[in-house]
Amino acid sequence: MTDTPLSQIRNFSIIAHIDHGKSTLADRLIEACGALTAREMKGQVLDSMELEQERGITIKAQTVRLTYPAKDGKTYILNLMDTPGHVDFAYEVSRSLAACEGSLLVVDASQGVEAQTLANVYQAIDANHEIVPVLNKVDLPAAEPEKTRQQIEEVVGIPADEAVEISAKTGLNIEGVLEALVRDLPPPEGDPQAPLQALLVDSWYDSYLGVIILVRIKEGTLRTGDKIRMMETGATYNVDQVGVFQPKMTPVKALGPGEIGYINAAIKAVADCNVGDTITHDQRPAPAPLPGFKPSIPVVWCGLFPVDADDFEKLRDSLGKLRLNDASFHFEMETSAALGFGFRCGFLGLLHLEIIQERLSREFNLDLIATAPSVVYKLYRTDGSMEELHNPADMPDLSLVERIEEPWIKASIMVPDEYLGAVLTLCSERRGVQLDLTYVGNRAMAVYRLPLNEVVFDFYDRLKSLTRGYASFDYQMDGYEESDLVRISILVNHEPVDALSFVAHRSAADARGRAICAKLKELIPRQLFKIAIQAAIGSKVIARETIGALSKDVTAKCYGGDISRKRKLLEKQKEGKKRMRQFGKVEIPQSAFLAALKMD
Ligand SMILES: Nc1nc2c(ncn2[C@@H]2O[C@H](COP(=O)(O)OP(=O)(O)OP(=O)(O)O)[C@@H](O)[C@H]2O)c(=O)[nH]1
Repeated sequence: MTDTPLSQIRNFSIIAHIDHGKSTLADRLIEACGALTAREMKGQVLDSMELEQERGITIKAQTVRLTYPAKDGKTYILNLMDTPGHVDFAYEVSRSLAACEGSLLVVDASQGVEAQTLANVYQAIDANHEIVPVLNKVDLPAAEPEKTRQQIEEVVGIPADEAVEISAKTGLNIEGVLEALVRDLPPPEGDPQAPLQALLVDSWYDSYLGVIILVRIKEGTLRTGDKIRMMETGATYNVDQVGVFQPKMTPVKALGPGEIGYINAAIKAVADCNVGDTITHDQRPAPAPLPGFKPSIPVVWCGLFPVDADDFEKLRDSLGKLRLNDASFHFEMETSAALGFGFRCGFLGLLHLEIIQERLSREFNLDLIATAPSVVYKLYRTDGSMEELHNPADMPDLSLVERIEEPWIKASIMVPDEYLGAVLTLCSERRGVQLDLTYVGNRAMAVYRLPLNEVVFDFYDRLKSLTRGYASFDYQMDGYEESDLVRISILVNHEPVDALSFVAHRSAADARGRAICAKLKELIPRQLFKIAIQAAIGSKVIARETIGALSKDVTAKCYGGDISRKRKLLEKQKEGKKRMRQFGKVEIPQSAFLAALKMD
């Protein structure tokens, strides 16, 4: 445990809209506190995951302990928790906030307040945080610190006259940030003698050390050698090591109240470590657990199948490890006639889905097929029962269904005036209902209700391209509503291909059905007979394409019967048939699924 008194500890998160400079500022703070030498500061330290560095976004909340000799002559411990800025990762944000007393709010002074700035600030206010505003990127000619200050006061509703003006890039006024943290944030509270209550903030799998747990000690003291108990799961473990991130993992003898650190306890069962659980001592347990986190509810599901069926167990194992690292991710086993054994996986949004998929392929070396993303529908049967539909393939015959409800969201979109028209058109094309339209300077803030189904379907991409990346977007779930939805099945040579079926609003069904048939026509190679590709609602075909037969074309040249040459040609045709999936008589290459499922 540190000898530093509680009054000299500050725990804070950095919150910001995406790209406003959180990670850059975090690096500067680490550098200013001398936690790493310049040579060690390669790139952005906190964004350590390979994928994060490549995409330049923060996915996992990271944490680091800094020591800062302040102007008041005292040396402070500053525990910094970096948080992701993207809307899909709001869950990670709420976890980091629960472990801290305050937030640094970073606003890009050349962009001003954005949708995600607001969403994050409201979460911080909910977590009872003291908020220290920081105006970043004042080195840019386009920076308007005064205007941004005003916006923070008017739109966010917190005082900003003392907001620190900085450039995280050039390092301008980083000391101002450190001083503001020490001056304006409250120190943590807690009694080192009390029974242990440590909040399980995060856990992940390290291939050398096994399971690592990140904790925030609220009450009591945790020492190496202690026997701990997870209050929710009841699992007990002996602590091999406790330590802090500086930012390298550094063992310490003990962690006391107000401290943030890690536990390594040779934990085998990843299922024992539920994020949000309270860790206490086995011998002298706390009377009650800490309030946990709101459980996260996946809103988008898709199937993930190994390209090579032998990888199924490896996939199961990898999903388990990812789940440990990311409590907002869910999975259950699924089988598909088209794709074999796999998993139905739930995500907080499309970016989340994409990130998990990429992590599986990079970190775990898995080659996967993903089915089209689907939202969760509520299906009321004529017999009065209700079920949640995660997979379009499970949709029963419509004659058995009384009604289907789909999830809606309330979306806030902030966009420069000149792009507003395009955004309004996009929202109404996607069945959106406008709730509000206001202006902040020359930027419009449109609030819409939209069916989530229409948003999982390439909405971000369209929004970005229509506004050249200037629009910012945030949403929350906003209930379920009855809707005229249909399941569109895709039939190849009259055999349904389960992995390609999807649910759409009736008004969009024809167009989407036609598009996917046209695409499949391109993707499925010609075979020895004619193949019909159809899209159907129930037994009614709504779109059809035909792939002509191939046999004549290939062997026609061999007229007259050079039998060996003919055989060679047919052999050649068979080549590349590896990795084919059989549907009735038709073989469909795996690559066709991949391409068809990628289609928007
Ligand atoms: N000119 C200028 N650019 C900056 C400054 N701070 C950050 N940037 C740049 O802004 C971009 C985004 O910075 P990041 O620190 O990655 O932003 P972030 O908020 O962490 O983004 P996410 O992690 O994706 O949420 C990078 O290209 C930075 O180099 C600054 O003070 N001035």
